[in-house]
Amino acid sequence: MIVAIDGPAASGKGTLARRLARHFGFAYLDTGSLYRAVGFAVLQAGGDPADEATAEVAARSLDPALLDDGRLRTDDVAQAASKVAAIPAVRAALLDFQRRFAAAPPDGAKGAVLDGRDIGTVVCPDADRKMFVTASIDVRAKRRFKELREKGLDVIESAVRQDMVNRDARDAGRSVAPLAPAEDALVFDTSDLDAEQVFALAVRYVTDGRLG
Ligand SMILES: Nc1ncnc2c1ncn2[C@@H]1O[C@H](COP(=O)(O)OP(=O)(O)O)[C@@H](O)[C@H]1O
Ligand SMILES: Nc1ccn([C@@H]2O[C@H](COP(=O)(O)OP(=O)(O)O)[C@@H](O)[C@H]2O)c(=O)n1
Repeated sequence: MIVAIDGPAASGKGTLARRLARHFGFAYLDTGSLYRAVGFAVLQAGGDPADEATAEVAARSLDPALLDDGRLRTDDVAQAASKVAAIPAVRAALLDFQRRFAAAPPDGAKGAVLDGRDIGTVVCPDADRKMFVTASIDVRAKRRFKELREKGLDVIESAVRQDMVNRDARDAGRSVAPLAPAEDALVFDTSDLDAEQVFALAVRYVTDGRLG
């Protein structure tokens, strides 16, 4: 079974995807970490994330060991990620890895949960279950601000919010694989739902293929 979860920044995709994967014994892939790793590699090398040739080389030589690196979680890396993510050659370079993960999940898992921006629309258009998780910009900015502060980062809420607005606009406005719900995705607005409530709804949907 393939479960696709898409949505804007800090909507709770990763939290939900990780919990679903654990609950059902599926493998989990945070596809945002691929774009973050490419953005991070370009920044580390002193390059411009918007430069197509530089970003494509970084995507083709991606080091999988980077994917769990805590340094990927900063706002600067998120901005760089959304710049490299708008480049078609970068997306093409990362597509195979994501599709192979979904088709043959590691460790013989019976299913895979992938979260990102284009899982239900481009990476896995035939996914068995598709969810689009969203929340208001104010709620999302507060969640991300709290998360970054708890990690000990010295961030300002208004700046986190503005970075998120810019990134969402870039992600939704790009010509390749823009952020958008798949036509057959179930949309969850989590503005007034805690992580537990979202998880309970999603378990019902994954189990039964519907909510009612
Ligand atoms: N429904 C929810 N209610 C409140 N906080 C949440 C909810 N879902 C996730 N969070 C918190 O919000 C932050 C961002 O969630 P995350 O899952 O990383 O979002 P995304 O993967 O969409 O960027 C995390 O600190 C997480 O614990
Ligand atoms: N499937 C995906 C996943 C992420 N991305 C890009 O990668 C950036 C970082 O993704 P992320 O999921 O780690 O970001 P958050 O939602 O955690 O803030 C996004 O802003 C997108 O530009 C993408 O284009 N396609």
